[in-house]
Amino acid sequence: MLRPVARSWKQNIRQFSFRPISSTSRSHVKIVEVGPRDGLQNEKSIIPTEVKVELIDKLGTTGLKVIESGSFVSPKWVPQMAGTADVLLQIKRNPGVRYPVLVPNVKGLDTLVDLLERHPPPAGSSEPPLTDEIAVFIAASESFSKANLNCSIGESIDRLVPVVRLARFKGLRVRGYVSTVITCPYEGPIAPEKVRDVAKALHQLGCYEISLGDTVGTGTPITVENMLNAVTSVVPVEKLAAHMHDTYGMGVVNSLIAVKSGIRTVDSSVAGLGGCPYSPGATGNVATEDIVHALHGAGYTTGVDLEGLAEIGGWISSQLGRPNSSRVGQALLAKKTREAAAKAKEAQAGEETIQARL
Ligand SMILES: CC(C)(COP(=O)([O-])OP(=O)([O-])OC[C@H]1O[C@@H](n2cnc3c(N)ncnc32)[C@H](O)[C@@H]1OP(=O)([O-])[O-])[C@@H](O)C(=O)NCCC(=O)NCCSC(=O)C[C@@](C)(O)CC(=O)[O-]
Repeated sequence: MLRPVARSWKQNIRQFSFRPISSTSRSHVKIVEVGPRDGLQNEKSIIPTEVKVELIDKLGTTGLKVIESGSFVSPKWVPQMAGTADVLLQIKRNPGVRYPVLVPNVKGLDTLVDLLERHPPPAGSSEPPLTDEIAVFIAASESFSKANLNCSIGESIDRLVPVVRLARFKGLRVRGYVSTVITCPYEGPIAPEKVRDVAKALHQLGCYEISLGDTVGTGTPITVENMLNAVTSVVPVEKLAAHMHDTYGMGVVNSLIAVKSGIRTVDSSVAGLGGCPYSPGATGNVATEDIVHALHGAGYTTGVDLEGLAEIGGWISSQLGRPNSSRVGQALLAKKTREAAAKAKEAQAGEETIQARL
């Protein structure tokens, strides 16, 4: 009879260890901050452009290298993103940071290209263009595709062919998203093979990176691992990114599972902002503060200033009048408040001692 092999706790820990392997490039995880787009697109009341711009400018000082800054989608479908052109015109562009925007079709790309051509960097300057990257998006579920893009999966892929071709011709990098990689809000569980096939289509279209979105946030380590096994059989792991929503509180663990599988790009949203307009009940992405804390704790580098990020998470949550959904952000801000109170108390005690001696 086969007996289960007894494993020591050290062996078990090693099995689940997220410790990065020795080479430095493998120990770095790129964070794609999607708060200003995915995070804000679902907010009910229209957020002033100044707030969006200030959010992106603040995020641009934290060491983040990619900040998704809006979308050129139909304003009838997602009114919150209607002012993306103004946002791109007003942000203070940090030369080391990319500011991609979402584009669903040729109309959106034409609008963006026209904006870029009307506002080129000053001649002879080293200033970057308003943006040099777009993101296109499709779904692994037919019903979600219909709800989000008003077409079938096949039609959405056909629609992207001229978008990707024109974008690349214009010198824009193209990132691709696959939504509903675990569950569809209308159809339920999605077979990993469906995700594999649409991810492969985006790869073949020429997307330099494909971000796998657990739109509903129902993924667990096992379902995420199964999905990744299917996708990595056709797309190189270094071309993939994890985009985990945190509706069921699994965002950090699922992102870590992706990192453990070899993925080195993780999408996240400051303060856990967000929710998808076409995924009822889904909450925001994994909070950037939470995943950065988890990655740093596991020995990975992100280049992101966690405390600065927590400040921004507190600031944008109060601007929107919503609770801060980042547990790490809340903890860091509470710690800062405690430390400031202790310092003030100490200063007051010192002052009283001096007064008593006088
Ligand atoms: C794709 C369409 C446009 C099709 O929508 P449609 O209604 O089939 O399009 P249409 O071609 O019939 O056009 C309808 C109207 O929209 C206009 N229009 C058409 N295109 C544009 C455009 N680009 N920019 C501005 N206007 C546009 C067009 O001109 C027309 O205006 P009208 O003549 O009625 O006045 C629509 O379904 C759409 O905009 N969908 C986007 C929905 C969206 O933004 N969802 C959220 C982003 S995806 C996401 O969050 C998931 C992700 C990426 O984060 C990953 C994850 O977590 O899963």
